[in-house]
Amino acid sequence: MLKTHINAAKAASFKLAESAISKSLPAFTITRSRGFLPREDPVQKLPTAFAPVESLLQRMTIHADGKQNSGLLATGQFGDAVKHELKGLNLEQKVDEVVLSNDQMMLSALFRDYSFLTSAYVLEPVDLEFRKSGTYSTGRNVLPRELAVPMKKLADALGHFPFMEYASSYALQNWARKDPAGKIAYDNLKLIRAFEDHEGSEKGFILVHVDMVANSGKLISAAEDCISAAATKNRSEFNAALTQLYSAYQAINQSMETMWGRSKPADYIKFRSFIFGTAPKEGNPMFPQGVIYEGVDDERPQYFRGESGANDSMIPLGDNLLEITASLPENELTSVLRDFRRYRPPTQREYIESIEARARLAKVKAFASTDAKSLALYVLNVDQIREFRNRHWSFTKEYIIRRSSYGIATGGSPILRYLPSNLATVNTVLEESCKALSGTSALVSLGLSECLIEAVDACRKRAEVQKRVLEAEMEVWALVSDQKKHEAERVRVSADLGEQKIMQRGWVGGDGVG
Ligand code: HEM
Repeated sequence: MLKTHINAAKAASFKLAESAISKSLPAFTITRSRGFLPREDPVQKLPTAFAPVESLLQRMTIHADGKQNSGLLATGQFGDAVKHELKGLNLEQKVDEVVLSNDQMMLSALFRDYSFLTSAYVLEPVDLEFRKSGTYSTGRNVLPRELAVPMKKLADALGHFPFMEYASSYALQNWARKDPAGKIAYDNLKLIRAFEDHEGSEKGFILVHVDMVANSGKLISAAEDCISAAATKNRSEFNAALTQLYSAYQAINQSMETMWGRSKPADYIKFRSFIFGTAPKEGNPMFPQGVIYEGVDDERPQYFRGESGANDSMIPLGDNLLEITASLPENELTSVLRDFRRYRPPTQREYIESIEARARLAKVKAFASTDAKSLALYVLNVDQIREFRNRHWSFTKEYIIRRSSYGIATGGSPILRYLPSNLATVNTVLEESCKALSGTSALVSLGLSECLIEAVDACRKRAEVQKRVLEAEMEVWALVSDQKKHEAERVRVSADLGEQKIMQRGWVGGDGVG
């Protein structure tokens, strides 16, 4: 009897220790099943101690309300509400308690929510001006202690910068399943936080990212198998892993294509005001003096990149695995790409770095090049990365460049140069790999399947066309960019916040501007 009691007590204390350990595992623990998604679905509601934070988050969202929009951000009352409602509550102490508990999923939820408040606070004036005139203004350059101190504490606990992030705030920690037993797939997802209407284009924009990342477990699985097979020179396993990688990227690209229908091009520019950053330090006209975080880091001005899919890990994984990264030119745009890699959960940062080092060590690209079938599969995968970047460049032209002349993207990169430069690198790697591949008849005699040969032949054609089109396009953009610079000098504009556009701001999804 006594023995049974002791065993039960032991089992209970083991269970307790186990749950304490699992709570402290990083939210973005990487596995072959969840991939780059958090290891558990995001926490939707904050503990009651944070009711004032929850209330601000609920009331800030812009909703269409007949002709007039409602919500604190629509009426320009958000900043004052933060100052009045959070003052004297000493929520810092409650944040400390969560930091001490080391409950990583709860810490992540708090970081998400405080970063929504932070971005809304510093960017509210920018958005108000944009809605009025179609040009941006400067943002608030002092973040009150009630937001600044919790942000810094939470960021330190998670290994982040104290600003809105793609993974830990805006996208990958900002969804819930409608049916908890259903799949993590677009139709079964809803948004937790939104700047503008939970049911409109912002929802589509965020949840398409999540839907894509739901496929990242397959990518990770294939990448790991690919590296082991290259290291042990196991050709059949290597080819199987490249085939798996290809089908994972195909699923990701198919999901990405749904963006057009789920998030309208004319709407993006409206909620976009809230996802800008305060970087770069030199030349960000919205935050020429950065932002002072009251009570943090001797109140020195801070500069952080804004939220951007550039901080997603699926494409960096492919770039590193297929050794495309090694072909990037040494210039300031590649430094931007490297810098983006700092803005993600530490686990993902370390993981994609480790993929880069291990792929180089296992000589993935060289191993692929010594066999026709492997090289054909390698080409198909590089083509998937090209397809992603090409579609992405089309998004950027259609959702942003057509509608705003503001030259800095939300992540802080120069909008007309960064994405095309990376696309050009992929085109070059694709062209070189296609050249290294034997001609069609040689591939037939080497016994490659008909459908594989057809697929690589299509890649060869696309590689050629894509390169020519992009080069011609870049010449035009260079001219446009020069012209804009001269025009700005002529009218002595000291800070370029974009030129006025005719923009009618309606409800999300309901704005006829196009
Ligand atoms: C309407 C849709 C989208 C628009 C307008 C858009 C816009 C942009 C812009 C302007 C950049 C440049 C970096 C910066 O922010 O400074 C960027 C980078 C990036 N975005 Fe998006 N994005 C969209 C959808 C997506 C989606 C669905 C993903 C999927 C994960 C994604 C992933 C990326 C990646 C990986 C980069 C870096 C690209 C590279 O390394 O070449 N984006 N995005």
